[in-house]
Amino acid sequence: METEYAIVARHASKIYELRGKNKNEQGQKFYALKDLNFAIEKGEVVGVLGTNGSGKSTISIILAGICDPDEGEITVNGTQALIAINTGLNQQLTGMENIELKGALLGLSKRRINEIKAGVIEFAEIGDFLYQPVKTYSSGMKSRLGFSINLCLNPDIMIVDEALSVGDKGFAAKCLNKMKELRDEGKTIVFISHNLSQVRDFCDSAMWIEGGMLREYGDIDEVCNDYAEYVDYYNGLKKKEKDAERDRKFAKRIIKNSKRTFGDKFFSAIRTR
Ligand SMILES: Nc1ncnc2c1ncn2[C@@H]1O[C@H](COP(=O)(O)OP(=O)(O)OP(=O)(O)O)[C@@H](O)[C@H]1O
Repeated sequence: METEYAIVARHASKIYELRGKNKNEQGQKFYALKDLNFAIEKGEVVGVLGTNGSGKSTISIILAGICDPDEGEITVNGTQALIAINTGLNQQLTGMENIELKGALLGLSKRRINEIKAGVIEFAEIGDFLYQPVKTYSSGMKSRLGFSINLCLNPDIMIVDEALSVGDKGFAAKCLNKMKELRDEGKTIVFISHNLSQVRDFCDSAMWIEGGMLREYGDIDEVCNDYAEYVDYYNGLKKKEKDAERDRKFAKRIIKNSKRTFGDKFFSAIRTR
C-alpha cells in the first residue's frame, strides 16, 4: 500500500525582518526556519525538539496554516488545529462566545456548535467561568479552554505546542490520556515539548530543529538520545564558562579583600621578597 502523508514540507523557510537600531536603518532578513524538507505520515505521532529559539513555535504556526512559508511550500492533507498557550482565543469574549466564533469561522452548523459546547463543558471543567470573558481567566484556565475546544473540533491533524506545560498536573495527564486515545484512533499529532520523557513516552518519531534547520528526523529513541547528548554537552560548556567566570570573580575578590586587610604594602613586600 502506498504511504499516505499528512504533511509534506519542501524547501520551506520562514523569514522575519529584524528591525534596525534606528528607524531609517533597513531591517535585516532573519531565517527563523531554513530549507526544511520532511514528510509526516498519516497517523504518525511526531515530537518536535529543539533548544529555546530554535524555531519550534514558528514551525507549529506554519503547520497549522496560520502563516505560509516565505520560501518553499508546505502541503497539508486534512484539517488541522493548533493547541498552544495564548493562541486562538479572543480575550474580550466569554468561553462560550469563543466556541461560537470559532464554529462560525469554520462554517459549522448550530447543532455541531452545541455539541462542541457540551464537550467543552465536560472536558475543560471550568464551570461558570465559561460565561466570563477570557481575559479574566488564569493561564491554566485558558489552556483548558483552548485545549478542549480544539479537541472537540476533532481535527485530522493536531499540533500541540507546549500546551501541557501550563495547566495543573491533573489536567495535563487527562490531556495526555485523551491524546493517546486519538493516537490509537490513527490521528496525526505533532507534539512540541521541552519534556523529553513525555516525548519519548508519547511519540513514534521525533524531529530535532536547531537554529531553524532540521538536524534530525526519525526513530524516537535515536533522536531523543542525540538531542539529550547535545543539550548536556551544551549545558556542560555553559557550566564550564560559568565556573571559570566564578573563579575569576572569586580571585579578584580575594585580592581586593586582602588588600583591604593587609594594605598595598603587604603586596609590594611580597613582590620584592
Ligand atoms: N515575529 C517575529 N519577528 C522576528 N523574529 C521572530 C518572530 N517570531 C520569532 N522570531 C525569532 O525566530 C526564532 C525562532 O523562534 P520560535 O519562537 O519559533 O522558537 P522556539 O523554538 O519555539 O523557542 P522556545 O523554545 O523558546 O519557545 C527566534 O530567534 C525568535 O527570536
